[in-house]
Amino acid sequence: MNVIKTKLNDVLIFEPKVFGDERGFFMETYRSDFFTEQTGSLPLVQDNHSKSAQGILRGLHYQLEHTQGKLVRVVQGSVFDVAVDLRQSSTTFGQWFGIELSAQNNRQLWVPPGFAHGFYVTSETAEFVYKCSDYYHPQSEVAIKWDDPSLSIEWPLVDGKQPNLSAKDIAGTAFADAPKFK
Ligand SMILES: Cc1cn([C@H]2C[C@H](O)[C@@H](COP(=O)(O)OP(=O)(O)O[C@H]3O[C@H](C)C(=O)[C@H](O)[C@H]3O)O2)c(=O)[nH]c1=O
Repeated sequence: MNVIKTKLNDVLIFEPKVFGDERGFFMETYRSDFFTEQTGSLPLVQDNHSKSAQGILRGLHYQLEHTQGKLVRVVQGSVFDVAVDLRQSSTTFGQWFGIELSAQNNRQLWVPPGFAHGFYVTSETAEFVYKCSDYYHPQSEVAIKWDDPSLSIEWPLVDGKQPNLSAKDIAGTAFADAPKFK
């Protein structure tokens, strides 16, 4: 597994070793010992799986309590995945990082606790799977607006069309008003 640092403190890209043969391929996608060694995180406790059509944007989400670190990847299609540093003590506070995750590049992104996370589907459909470091806690969920001007995230909108959002994401809060972490 190759590990690449990003411009955001503690956000890492994982590139698994892929073993291809005439049958197809095999890759180890998660090992708790290696993951904990690389991130300092406790082993991950909840797996999620979502499917979305092109143009769907889910995010930018985080939980204030039971803050979740997320190890995210795409098993079908492709997305533009984004993390935003909400830790006021971090030198990359208020900065964002985006990366294409796809079933072709097999890349994973580690988004630690203290970040908002979201993704935009660029392929016809995308299946997004991820492991979380704590459990779902809807009572403390926050959504930050995907197009907040103070973040100016460069989403690769297909044909420049506005993304399709859930009601929760349409009602998202401004970055300035969103509760932050120490
Ligand atoms: C996240 C979650 C949702 N749900 C239920 C609640 C709703 O009835 C339904 C859809 O939930 P939601 O619209 O919040 O799903 P997403 O918009 O994909 O939310 C996720 O989107 C971004 C990308 C994230 O990083 C978070 O993991 C998460 O907030 O699944 C659960 O039962 N458990 C869960 O852990």
